Amino acid sequence: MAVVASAPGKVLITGGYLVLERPNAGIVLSTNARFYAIVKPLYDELRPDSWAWSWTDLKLTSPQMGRETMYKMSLKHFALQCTSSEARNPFVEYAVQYAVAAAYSTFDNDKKDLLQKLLLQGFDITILGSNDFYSYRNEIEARGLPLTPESLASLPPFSSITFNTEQSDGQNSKPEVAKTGLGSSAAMTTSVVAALLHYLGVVNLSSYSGAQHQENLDVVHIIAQTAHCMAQGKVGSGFDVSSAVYGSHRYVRFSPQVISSAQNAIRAMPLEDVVADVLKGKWDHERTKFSLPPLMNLLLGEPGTGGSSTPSMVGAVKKWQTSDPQHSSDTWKRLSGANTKLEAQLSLLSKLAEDYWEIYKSVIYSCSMYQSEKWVEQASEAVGQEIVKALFGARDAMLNIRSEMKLMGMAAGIPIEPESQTELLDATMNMCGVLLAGVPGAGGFDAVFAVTLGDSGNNLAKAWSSHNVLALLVREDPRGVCIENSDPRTNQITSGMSSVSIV
Ligand SMILES: Nc1ncnc2c1ncn2[C@@H]1O[C@H](COP(=O)(O)OP(=O)(O)O)[C@@H](O)[C@H]1O
Ligand SMILES: C[C@@](O)(CCOP(=O)(O)OP(=O)(O)O)CC(=O)O
Repeated sequence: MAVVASAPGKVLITGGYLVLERPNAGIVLSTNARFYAIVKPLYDELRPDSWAWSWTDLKLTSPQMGRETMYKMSLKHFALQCTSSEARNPFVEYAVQYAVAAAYSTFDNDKKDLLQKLLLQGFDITILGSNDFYSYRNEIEARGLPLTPESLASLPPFSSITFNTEQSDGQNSKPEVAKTGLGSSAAMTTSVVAALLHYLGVVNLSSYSGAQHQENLDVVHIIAQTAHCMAQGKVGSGFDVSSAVYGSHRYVRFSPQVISSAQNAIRAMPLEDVVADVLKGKWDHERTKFSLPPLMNLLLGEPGTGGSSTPSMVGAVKKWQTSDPQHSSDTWKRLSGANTKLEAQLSLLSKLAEDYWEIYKSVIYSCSMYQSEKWVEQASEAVGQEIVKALFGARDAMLNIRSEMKLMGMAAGIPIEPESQTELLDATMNMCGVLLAGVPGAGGFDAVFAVTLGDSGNNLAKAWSSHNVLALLVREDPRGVCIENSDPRTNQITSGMSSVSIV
C-alpha cells in the first residue's frame, strides 16, 4: 500500500539572518504550496532468493525533473549506491538512510523482522512539488500569456521545472532550479521522511491530535532536520524544516551541537547508533503558535525569475560580522527590536480581533479600501482607533526592518533589499489595503511578500501585474506535515484554484 505524505513551503516574514543565532526569533508562515512524497514497495512479493540479499533496491522518480534514479541500499549500514547515470538527490538519499536507521534504532527484534521484509521489497519513491515552488515566468511569457495568477492557474499541476542555465558568478549566484524561495528542499526532505517513517511504522501520523501526535511530529522533525543539514553540508537555522513539520509559528533555532554525532558519524559509528543519539539529543528549538491576524492575507509577487542563492548571502553577512563587529552588532540589535515590535503589533491585532470582532471586522474592511494615509479616518471610537494604531505600528516596524536589512546588505556587499525591490516594495506599501511588504528570508531576488487587508489582495495582484510582477497563487496555510489519502495527481490538487489546462 502506498503512503503519501505532504509538507508545506514557507515564507520567513521576520528574522532573516538573525534567526541563525539563538535566542533571536523568526516568524515563519507556512503556505498552501506543498511537497508530496509517495512511498510504496518496489516489488509486490518478496523474491524467493531475497533472504540472502545484503542489498535492497530504491527507485526515486522526480517526474518534474524528468529523472528516474536507481540505487542499491546496503542492509547492513544503509549506504546508498547510485546505479543509474541520472543526477543524485542528496536530500532524499539522507532522508531514506536516516529514516531506515531510525526504524532500526527504535524497533525491538520482532518489529525488526517485519522491517527486514519491508526493506527487501525495495522502495519506490516519487516526489512532486506544487508549481508554486518554482518560477514559471519564462513559460508564461513564452506562451504569450499575461503575467497574472490566472495564467499560472492554467498550467497543469506539477509542471516540469526549469533549470537555471546561467553560470554561478559568486555572491549573486543562481540556484540549480528556477525557484520562488518557498523552501523546496526542506519541504521535500520532510515529506520523504514523514512518508517513510509512517510506512515503516516508526510513527503513526494518521491521527491529528493529542500528545502522541506531537511526539510523532517531533521524531519527524529530528530526522528531517538532521537529514537536511547533512544533505546541505551546513547547519542553517532550520526554520524551513520546522515550518514544513509544524506549520506557521514563531521559531527559535536548535543548538547546532545537537546534531554533532551525525556530523562526526563517518568515524565508524553504526548509523542506527548515530540516529539513536540524535533522537535522544536535547532539541531546544522553540515553536510558539503564530499566524496572521484574521482578515489578513499573505501574497507573494515574483518580480524576476530564478531567485537568489541563500548560502552565499549568509556567508557574506557572517564575514561582515567578523570584520565589523561593532556596527554589525548595532544593526542586529536594531533589527531585533523592529522584529519584536512587528510581532507584538500582529499579536495585538489578533487579540483585538478576538475581543472586539465586529469593530475589528468593520475597521479592517474599511481600511482595505484605502491607502494607509486614509486609515485614521476609518475609526471613530476608542477600540477602532486602537486597531488603526496597531496597523500603523506594524507598518512602521516593517519599514524599520526593511531599512536595517537594506543597510545590512550594503555593509555586507550583497543585495538583501536591492534597489529594484525597494521601489517595488515602496509602491506596494502605498497601494490600497496593503498593510506591509518586504523581502522574505535572506532577501535578494526571490519573490517579495505583502500582507493585505480584507479583499484587497485581488487589486494588489492586478496592480503588480501592470508593474510586470507576477502575483503567485500561494497563500498562508498554517498546516504542517500530514498524511494524504491519495496521490495528488489523481486529486488534481492545485494552489487553491481550479486548473484549466491550456496545453
Ligand atoms: N521536484 C523536485 N524533484 C527533485 N528535486 C527537487 C525538486 N524540487 C527541488 N529539488 C531539489 O531541491 C533543490 C532546491 O533546494 P534549495 O536550493 O534549498 O532551494 P529552496 O530554497 O527552494 O529550498 C534543487 O536544487 C533540487 O536538487
Ligand atoms: C538567511 C536565513 O536566516 C534565512 C534564509 O531564508 P530563505 O527563506 O531565503 O531561505 P532559502 O529557502 O534557503 O532561500 C538563513 C537561515 O535562517 O537558515
